[in-house]
Amino acid sequence: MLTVSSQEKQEVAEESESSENKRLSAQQQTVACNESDRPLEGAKARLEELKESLYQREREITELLEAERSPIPPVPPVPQPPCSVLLPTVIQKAHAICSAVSDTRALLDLMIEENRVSLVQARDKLEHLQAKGDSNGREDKTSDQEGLDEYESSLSLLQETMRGFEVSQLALDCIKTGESPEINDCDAVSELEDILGRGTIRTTEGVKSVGQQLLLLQDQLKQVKDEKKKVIENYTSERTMRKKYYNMVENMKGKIRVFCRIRPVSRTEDAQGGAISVEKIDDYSVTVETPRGPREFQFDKVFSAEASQDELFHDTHRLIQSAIDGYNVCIFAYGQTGSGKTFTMVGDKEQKNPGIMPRSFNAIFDIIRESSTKFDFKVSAYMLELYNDRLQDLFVSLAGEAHAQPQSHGQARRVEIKRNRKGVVFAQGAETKEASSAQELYALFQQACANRHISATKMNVESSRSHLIVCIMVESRNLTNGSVSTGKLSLVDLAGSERAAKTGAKDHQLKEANSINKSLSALGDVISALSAELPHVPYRNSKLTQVMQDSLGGNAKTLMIVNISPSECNVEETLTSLVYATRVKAITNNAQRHVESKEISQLKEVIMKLRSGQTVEEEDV
Ligand SMILES: Nc1ncnc2c1ncn2[C@@H]1O[C@H](COP(=O)(O)OP(=O)(O)OP(=O)(O)O)[C@@H](O)[C@H]1O
Repeated sequence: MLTVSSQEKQEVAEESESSENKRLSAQQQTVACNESDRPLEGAKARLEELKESLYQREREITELLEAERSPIPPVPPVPQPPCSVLLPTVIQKAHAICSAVSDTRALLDLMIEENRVSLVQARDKLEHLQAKGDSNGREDKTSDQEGLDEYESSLSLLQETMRGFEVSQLALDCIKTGESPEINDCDAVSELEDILGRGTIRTTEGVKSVGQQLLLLQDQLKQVKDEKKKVIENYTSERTMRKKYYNMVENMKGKIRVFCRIRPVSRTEDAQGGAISVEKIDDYSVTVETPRGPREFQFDKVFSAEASQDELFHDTHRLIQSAIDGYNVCIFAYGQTGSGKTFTMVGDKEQKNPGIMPRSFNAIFDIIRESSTKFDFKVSAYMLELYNDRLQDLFVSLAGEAHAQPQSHGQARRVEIKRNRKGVVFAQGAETKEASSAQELYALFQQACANRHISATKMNVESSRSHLIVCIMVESRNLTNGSVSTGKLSLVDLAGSERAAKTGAKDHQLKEANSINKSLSALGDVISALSAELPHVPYRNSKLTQVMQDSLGGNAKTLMIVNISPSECNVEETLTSLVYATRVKAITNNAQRHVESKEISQLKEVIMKLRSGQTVEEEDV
């Protein structure tokens, strides 16, 4: 084993201590050295940091520059609503239109003004020329033809120019106000549309020409319309004339004349809706709207609801003259109950609108007065009522008769229908009263009417429940040759044909209605037989047909007035009446004048006197 001395140990220790010191001193030297390098190192670090930051910045700038240099990626489209797509275009167009409209307005105003000025100038020129022409004419009536021609051609040229300006003015005004001239002519319209379509309107001249064309077209249209109107008028008047002449020929052949009178809508009909089914087409035709379509009827005259009593009588007047001339004349009214027969024949209650009867009374005496220097007249009348198939004398009051003859039980004297040798009907047993004036005759008529049977029905508050027969005999003696003519005027207001259900007839009214219908049906049979020209005519089937024997198919001039309602609710009855009347129109009468020579009439008077037991003087024969 090895052993170390203390010295050695010390030496070693000392040695170790000195090496430690050396290490420590080196260490200290290093630290000292380090501490002296510190600011540089900081600066270096700082430099490094700055360098790093610079590099960073450089990178960023490079990136940015690169980014700037590279293209922008496209933005995906956002879908937009169609209206917002169209809106700009629309706005753009609207602006264009607005400006075009205001331009056009300005242009139009300018044109109107220009045209107005031109028109005024043309007018002035024309007036000037006319004035000049007038004064020349006055001064020099013998001016040469050449000058006159020149003047006239300038005048017509100016007139034409002025007309052109007037035309333009009108057209421009039309265009400005937006009014359109009335044009119905299709060709004309399409021609005009063509012009407008070609854009001619855009120019002043274009507008003027359109205006002129418009006016020309209007003129042409007016001409065409006038011509059309004329053609229609000619056609209508020709048609009317044809009907008139046809009727005249028929009358000459002896055909019964038939008038048709449409009465106004009544209050009851109005309450039911008042629909109209009957229309007067012209003076001779009437149509009825039926469920099977319209039906037209022709008569000698058709009177509308507006026709006055005067108008109706005007066409009847000639027959009164015939009765005075010695003819057998019959005027009778036929129609459904409430259709206006009594209004036509008698008139209204207050006689504000007198009918044919009172007017005839006046007419008879007017004619007599006019002929009093040539003729001597005698007027007499009987008035009958055919009630419940019994003829009653209306000059005899039933009450008065019953009082005078209690055994008569309120029945008037028996009246019978007879015919004289000439076939003229007369009422045997009926009182005949003379009248020397229209007033007297009317008083007799009033007396007769007071005895009539009238009552209220659903259809008519004052319905005639009987047929009224007024016969006026006019005897005229010719003061020159002594001949005597005897005319008879029968005025008949028939009771209305009716349906019991519609009129609300009960008990005795039902009996009246049945009797009326029976007599009218017998009249219908007579009319049918006569119109069909059958060998046998059933006159004897009813008292009414006996009374009317000489008027239907006899020797009378007969006029039937068929009265009808205009309303839809009475269409069936109206059709029946019109068919009935059409048949009557086909009947031929043989009217003859009843004139006897002076000798015959004297002998007749002698016979009458002898028959009644009077003495006959020598001068009577
Ligand atoms: N043309 C007319 N103008 C004015 N009113 C009229 C006309 N026709 C008839 N009327 C009126 O109609 C109503 C019925 O007329 P109207 O008494 O004459 O009928 P009608 O045919 O005689 O009837 P009926 O057979 O029942 O006696 C009356 O009030 C009458 O005044």
